[in-house]
Amino acid sequence: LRELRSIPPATTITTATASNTTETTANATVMQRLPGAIIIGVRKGGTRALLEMLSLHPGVAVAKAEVHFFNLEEHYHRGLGWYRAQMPLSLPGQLTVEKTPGYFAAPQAPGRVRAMDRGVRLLLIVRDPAERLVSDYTQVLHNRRQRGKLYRPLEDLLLRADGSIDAGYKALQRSLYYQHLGRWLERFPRAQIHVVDGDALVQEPFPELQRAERFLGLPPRIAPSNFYFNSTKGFYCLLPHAGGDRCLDESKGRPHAPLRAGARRKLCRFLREPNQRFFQMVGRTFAWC
Ligand SMILES: Nc1ncnc2c1ncn2[C@@H]1O[C@H](COP(=O)(O)OS(=O)(=O)O)[C@@H](OP(=O)(O)O)[C@H]1O
Repeated sequence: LRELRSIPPATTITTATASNTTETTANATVMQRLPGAIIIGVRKGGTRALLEMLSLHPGVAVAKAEVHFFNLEEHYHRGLGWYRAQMPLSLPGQLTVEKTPGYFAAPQAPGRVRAMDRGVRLLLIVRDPAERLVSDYTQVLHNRRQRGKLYRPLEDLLLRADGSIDAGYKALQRSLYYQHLGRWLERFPRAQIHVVDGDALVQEPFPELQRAERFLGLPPRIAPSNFYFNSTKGFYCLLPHAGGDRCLDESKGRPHAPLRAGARRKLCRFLREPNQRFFQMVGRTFAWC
């Protein structure tokens, strides 16, 4: 960071190699580096908001697009050189961060991440798993409608013909946080995984960001003045140090598809035990349904 602050906007020489880009300023080498921290999930948990908010920190360089390296075979087999080439340019001392929510539930991801760097810091942003499931369904419904396709109502996917919960429903599987976290804890110590409360991040982002800064070993640079509540969006938006303002796009905060009260009650009852197991694993509780 000292290096970061001391660098004037100097002349930049860019050299692009086969897969990676290196830029040399007067004082430091700007290059693409492997991530020192990864936001591994959960899908629809607030991973984009967390990444964008962390990018307010001058010591952080973020990969804008989801990389899907550790969860997709066709990417993983391209090797670490390819992965590094997806990363942003960063200065020495800056922390590179990427987010791919698909990592969390991918069985092969924890071992692969560890093989890359056993010291990498992991961020897991969670939210009420019932609400997450509805958000997940809403996204799939939206994408199908965009392609002119029909999709079954949520109750049809969530409940069996006899009215009981269908534990095989994919979006429900993704909400069984303890199952996925269990695999990560086989490969990484608990202290290396920081859990962010996604519901709290929506209500009041600053305290969650302070905790994330501390976990990442970053000096405190993100301030309450970096956020403002946008009443049109119904969410906090960002006020970067460099000026301007930025809200997340319309794919975040879509009106959720309906779920009948009876089905929601069954879902909440079903999730009670998995949630308890997750709370035990992370050593804290959340006010979920
Ligand atoms: N500040 C701010 N602005 C907009 N949206 C915010 C913000 N903070 C958190 N969120 C919540 O992020 C939810 C989407 O989560 P993800 O970004 O992880 O989704 S994805 O998995 O990448 O598709 C999204 O969920 P839905 O409301 O269900 O769409 C938002 O509630």
